[in-house]
Amino acid sequence: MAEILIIEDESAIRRVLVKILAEESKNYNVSEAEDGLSGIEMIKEKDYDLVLCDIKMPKMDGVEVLEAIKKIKPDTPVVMISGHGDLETAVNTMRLGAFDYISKPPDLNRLLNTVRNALDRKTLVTENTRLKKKVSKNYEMVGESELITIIKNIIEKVAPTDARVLITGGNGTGKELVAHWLHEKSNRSKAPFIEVNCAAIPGELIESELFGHVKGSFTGANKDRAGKFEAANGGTIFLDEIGDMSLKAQAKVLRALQENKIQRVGSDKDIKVDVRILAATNKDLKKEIEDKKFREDLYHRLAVILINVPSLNDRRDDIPLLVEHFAKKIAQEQGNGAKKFTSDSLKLLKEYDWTGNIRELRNVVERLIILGGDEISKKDVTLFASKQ
Ligand SMILES: Nc1ncnc2c1ncn2[C@@H]1O[C@H](COP(=O)(O)OP(=O)(O)OP(=O)(O)O)[C@@H](O)[C@H]1O
Repeated sequence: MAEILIIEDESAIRRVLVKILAEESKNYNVSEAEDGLSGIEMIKEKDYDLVLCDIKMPKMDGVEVLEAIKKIKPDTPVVMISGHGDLETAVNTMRLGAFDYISKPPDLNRLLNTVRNALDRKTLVTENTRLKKKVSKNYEMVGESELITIIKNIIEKVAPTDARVLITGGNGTGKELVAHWLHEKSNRSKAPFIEVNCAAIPGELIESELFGHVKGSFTGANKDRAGKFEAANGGTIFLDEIGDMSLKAQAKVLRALQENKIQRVGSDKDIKVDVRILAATNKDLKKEIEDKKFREDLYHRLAVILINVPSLNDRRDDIPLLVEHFAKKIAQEQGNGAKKFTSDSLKLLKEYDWTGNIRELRNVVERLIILGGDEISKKDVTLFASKQ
């Protein structure tokens, strides 16, 4: 349901607008205010998806109302309604942040188009803010060590280019996180980020998963289906665990890279795709090449930029920061206040052998929070952080 507020002192115009909008869609819930002051009170009380506001009104004119709305609810689109004498003012309000203006008497098509556009934009802005929040919450890259700073700098430089990136590093070192940020900070960030875990898909299905298939191309292919490459069009595809991909699938990926074209399994029709490729592996691909398990030509195509994510053992300075970060997140998830870690306990955790794995560190933090005292001490760490 879209909540629309009309602020207009002339009741006849209000009636016309309400009628047009109510007849246009059952999803428009239209409210009315007969002057700017009461309009603003209503906006303070409730989130409107769109405000239509007359320019010439007694008490408070439309420009003042617009300025007030931009202060209290900056994301709410405002469409100005202009009479004969104030067309120039209407144009100027766009500079003050009005979404658009319509003239009196309202032209049906123009009014409905403007309303639809403004609501579409509102939906996009809301969605974008929601996603941004989600991204910054789940994908925060914690760390100030020299090695992680180098990685952050590389991401800043490489993300806006279309260069392919091969991300290497041990299990749970943060490879996927790096891939997310490369997408998020690129010009493709509004388009999809599609992740494929090549190790989790059985060899005989990977081609269809990546490139799609046409009906009847194999048993079980009941209808045409697009693959991940098509789904990622305009955006980024992240081929995780690429070292586990079959040689046959590698050949097809190579073609997609060379020609920006794919074919669905069972079809010889080329489909153009515009996809940036990021790949990750914890395998030593040079060795896989020697063992004839990985194509050398594909390696060179993928590894334009190489990012090696260091193991936690190589950036121990980040451990206390990560512990506190996870403690805060776990507390948020459980709705509690975050437990404190004494400096001795942090020092001890810093010395542990983490074999690079941040996931393991998070588990240990969670275990300490559950089993340890009100403040996590060195003794708690000795008792509960061991790996058995
Ligand atoms: N620098 C960091 N700051 C905060 N959290 C991190 C950081 N690096 C990794 N993490 C978190 O650790 C977990 C493991 O990271 P991620 O999945 O990116 O690792 P990976 O190398 O892709 O793992 P795998 O090898 O299993 O695919 C994730 O929950 C991630 O959010």
